[in-house]
Amino acid sequence: MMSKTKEVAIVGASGYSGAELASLIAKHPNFSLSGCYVSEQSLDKNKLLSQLYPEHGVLLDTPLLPLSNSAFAEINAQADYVCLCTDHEVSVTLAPKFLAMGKRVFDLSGGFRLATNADYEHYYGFSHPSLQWLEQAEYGLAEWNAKAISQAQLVAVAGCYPTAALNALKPLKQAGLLSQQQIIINAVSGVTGAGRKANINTHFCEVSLSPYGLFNHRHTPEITQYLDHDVLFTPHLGNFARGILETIYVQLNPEVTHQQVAQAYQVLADEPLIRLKGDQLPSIKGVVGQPFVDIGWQQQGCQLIVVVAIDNLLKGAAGQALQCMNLAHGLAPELGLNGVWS
Ligand SMILES: NC(=O)C1=CN([C@@H]2O[C@H](COP(=O)(O)OP(=O)(O)OC[C@H]3O[C@@H](n4cnc5c(N)ncnc54)[C@H](OP(=O)(O)O)[C@@H]3O)[C@@H](O)[C@H]2O)C=CC1
Ligand SMILES: CC(=O)N[C@@H](CCC(=O)OP(=O)(O)O)C(=O)O
Repeated sequence: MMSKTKEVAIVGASGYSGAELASLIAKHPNFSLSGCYVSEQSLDKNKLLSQLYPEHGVLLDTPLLPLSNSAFAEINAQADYVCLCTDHEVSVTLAPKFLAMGKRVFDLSGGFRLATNADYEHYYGFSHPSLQWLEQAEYGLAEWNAKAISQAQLVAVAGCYPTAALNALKPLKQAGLLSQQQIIINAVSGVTGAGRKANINTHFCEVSLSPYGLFNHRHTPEITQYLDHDVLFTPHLGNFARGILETIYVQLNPEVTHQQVAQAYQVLADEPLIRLKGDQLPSIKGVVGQPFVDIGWQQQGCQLIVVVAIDNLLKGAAGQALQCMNLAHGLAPELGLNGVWS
């Protein structure tokens, strides 16, 4: 039986993740775009989304509406799901308003992912304004939390770097193969990871390859919290548009065999959006424009190096948000994603 269509409002639709999500919704058999919104002061308000992203053509001939009082009323009347593709501090103030309307909210920011207000003060630099919703939010790491996501009113879609790291490491953790040693994660992201707004540090011509956020990046507590293991995470900004590659150094327990490692990854073998590559190592080129997580690994004694790659705007943001919405609507998680790369 065909499921009823759900109407989806996208706030922050002119940004990189919002536009990617709008294009996925516009093509989806069971979702339709109820409206695309930007801030009231936006320089892009009332433009067509296709003017900003001509590569999507008429598919995104939809206006970017200012998020005014009348827009809130319109969303209240028309939308079933609201996706927040906005900065963390914007999301934490907007989400409670849409939740109070009874909407299901999918937040792509980090505003509802961490456990405590102290985490927000330390890693995000603000005091969380909505602790009761922080408590109720479910973590949108689709392969690992599907049941909770399917029932949640608020889904905190997992961060881009954590999505790669957690899918690479949770199988090993679950199988009890990790030693107590800290895991080292070296990650590199393309420039779209920093969003669309102009900034000298992320100006494409200024970027070569450089680390940032040493010891204090907000994805360190996110990975630690959902892996339940200590990690040393160092992101780098690379001079390419999209994609994330992480090289992860793991110390295994004594006597862990190659077969045990391969067996541990079998927990993900049937997941349609995970590609286990064994000793073939993933690359950015292999995942750009695709909804997958590619995971490869090589082992020498107790040392294991895991390499994982995703497209930051698909599996790292819009693709995973769509997976979560599919789960919420009782659909196959990969619906509307299996064809995006063809
Ligand atoms: N880029 C990525 O790879 C990933 C991003 N994310 C997260 O997703 C969120 C969006 O990221 P990204 O797409 O990169 O960001 P962008 O900076 O590209 O886009 C932000 C969007 O929010 C809009 N906006 C800003 N302020 C408001 C407001 N007060 N009300 C309504 N809309 C507003 C902007 O439009 P305007 O300013 O014109 O109003 C724009 O449409 C962030 O929280 C980010 O951390 C998550 C995973 C990966
Ligand atoms: C290259 C770059 O700047 N990347 C961003 C992470 C991407 C992102 O927006 O983070 P979330 O997944 O938590 O929302 C950063 O390091 O802050």
